[in-house]
Amino acid sequence: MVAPPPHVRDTRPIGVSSESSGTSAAYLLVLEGESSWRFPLPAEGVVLVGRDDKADLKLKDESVSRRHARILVTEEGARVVDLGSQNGTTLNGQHIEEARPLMSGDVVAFGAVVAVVRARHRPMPARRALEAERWMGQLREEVERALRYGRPLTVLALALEAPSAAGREAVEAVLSSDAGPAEAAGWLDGEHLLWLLPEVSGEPGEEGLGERVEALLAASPRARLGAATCPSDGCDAETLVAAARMAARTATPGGFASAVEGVTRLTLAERTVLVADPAMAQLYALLRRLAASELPVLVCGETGAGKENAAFAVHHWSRRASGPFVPVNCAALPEGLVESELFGHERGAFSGATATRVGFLESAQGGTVFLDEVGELPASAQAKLLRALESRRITRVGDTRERSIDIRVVAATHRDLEAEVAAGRFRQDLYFRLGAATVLLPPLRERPREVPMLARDFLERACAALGRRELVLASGTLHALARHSWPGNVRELRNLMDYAAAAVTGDVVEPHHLPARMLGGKAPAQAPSVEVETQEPLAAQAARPRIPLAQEIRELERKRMIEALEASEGVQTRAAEMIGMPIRTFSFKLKQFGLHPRVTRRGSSTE
Ligand SMILES: Nc1ncnc2c1ncn2[C@@H]1O[C@H](COP(=O)(O)OP(=O)(O)OP(=O)(O)O)[C@@H](O)[C@H]1O
Repeated sequence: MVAPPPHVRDTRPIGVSSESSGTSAAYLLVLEGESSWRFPLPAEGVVLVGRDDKADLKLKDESVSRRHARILVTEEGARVVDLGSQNGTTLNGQHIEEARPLMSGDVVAFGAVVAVVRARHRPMPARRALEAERWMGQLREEVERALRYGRPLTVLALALEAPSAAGREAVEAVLSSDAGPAEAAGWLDGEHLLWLLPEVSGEPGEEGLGERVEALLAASPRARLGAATCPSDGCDAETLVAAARMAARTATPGGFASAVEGVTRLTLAERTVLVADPAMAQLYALLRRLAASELPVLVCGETGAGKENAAFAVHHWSRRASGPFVPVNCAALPEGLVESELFGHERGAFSGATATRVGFLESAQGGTVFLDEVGELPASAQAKLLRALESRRITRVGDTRERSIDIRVVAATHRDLEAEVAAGRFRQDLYFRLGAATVLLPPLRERPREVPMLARDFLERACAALGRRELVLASGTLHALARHSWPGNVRELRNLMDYAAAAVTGDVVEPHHLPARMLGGKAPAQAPSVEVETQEPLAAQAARPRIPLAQEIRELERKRMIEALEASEGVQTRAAEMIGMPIRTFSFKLKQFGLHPRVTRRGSSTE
């Protein structure tokens, strides 16, 4: 008799539910014991966390107290408070003593149970006072401006080592002497400060970031600092803040780290897996722990989300690493031959069986078999698979002898297997056996931090493979990638970058090189044939001679600025106001376009 898996809560692959449109609300990705699962947060209300029967987020782990912590969600955001638990609650590795605001990307631990906060579209601003909310509002506006005008912007995050009034005062003294008029800074809570630096790109040698880092560290020598830049680390306020704070977490006390340093590159034999999202980092840590056991693992996630990589990680980190890793796409097994493919057959077992064939399970002897799309297995094969896994023996088709097998099974599905069980399409006993440990991989649209870094990495590798000069992604392109909903997930992004490397002739991938569906229009909910969809528009666009969009925009901007300067008789602030451009950007562009405000007066030359 097989016990049901420990997770009885929401184990649907994220995005498979009605939330697949990309408008998912806030939730916690909970990692407890051998599994990860999702706990949706209410729009407003109190969530009691603990082992108590009355707990809303009911945990089983012994390290969790009955009434462990409380999460309070209001329209102003969410806060977590420990309820005097035995083993305590930590937020991003630090014990919490009083109520603390939660933001997307935060990692909360209730005893040994970890939960990662996710809020894709609904920000969870900290609101110790109105300050943080106002700050986030300003950041959103600045991000929009930066993207509209193709300007850089950096978010600097500071984490005090030991929060104290004196420590905060020392930092505030730096702010009052060093912060420019356009720069905003605010305390997120008692120990985290965020500083918004428009026009700062974080490039080495650039003025702006280095001086501020030095000044802050001089005032608070044990603080940790992190920075994230728009658009290369993210194209929305929440992603940038999460990336900057995560970078600060990776810095040593008295040190600084940029967001790009928070990217982990896992080398798994010849595979490279990039991880930057905090939930993905926790999931890969879970996979590493699971690898040490012999438990079967079920990986759930949308198509192209990286399920095979996750399965391979389990194999690679296990004692079976020197054995074979055998991937089997259950959806592609020819009908009528499923059993012979899985278990093998003897010569003459059926017409066409001209030779004896070892099946996939047997060929994974000593290693791991990866049953991809296991939800597609026909009922008869499900029954035989269950028997084989329980007895650890198989019988080839047309044979009477049983053979013992020593394999580990990792299965994957894009389906909601619980619903398949409920609908009678998938055997419950097989589901329980395969899902002893269940890992939910979030879709790419829910890990926006990973989009730019994966895009750059895929592009670099594709260019190297073609032996061509490196390509860079224009900021408008990064913005378009950030807005896309990625129905084909990481595979769609990789295909797009492969094609860009092959099709773009210049040095820069501009927005007009992207498929039309990624520019402004809403992406279709499903894109089953990503390859075709991404290649066609690119090829069509590349064939058409046209001015690059960025150039067209520049010319239009220049023209409008000249008109506005003429109308305002050279008064820059008025001219900027007329065309709704921030004065800082206006002055910058004036220099960039080589325009001179005075000579643009009516009747004069414009340059
Ligand atoms: N974090 C990552 N870093 C680098 N490459 C990745 C990452 N995640 C996925 N990929 C790449 O994206 C592609 C799709 O990933 P993978 O095959 O693991 O997805 P999948 O969920 O198993 O897809 P399917 O549902 O179609 O089986 C692969 O080329 C894989 O190497």
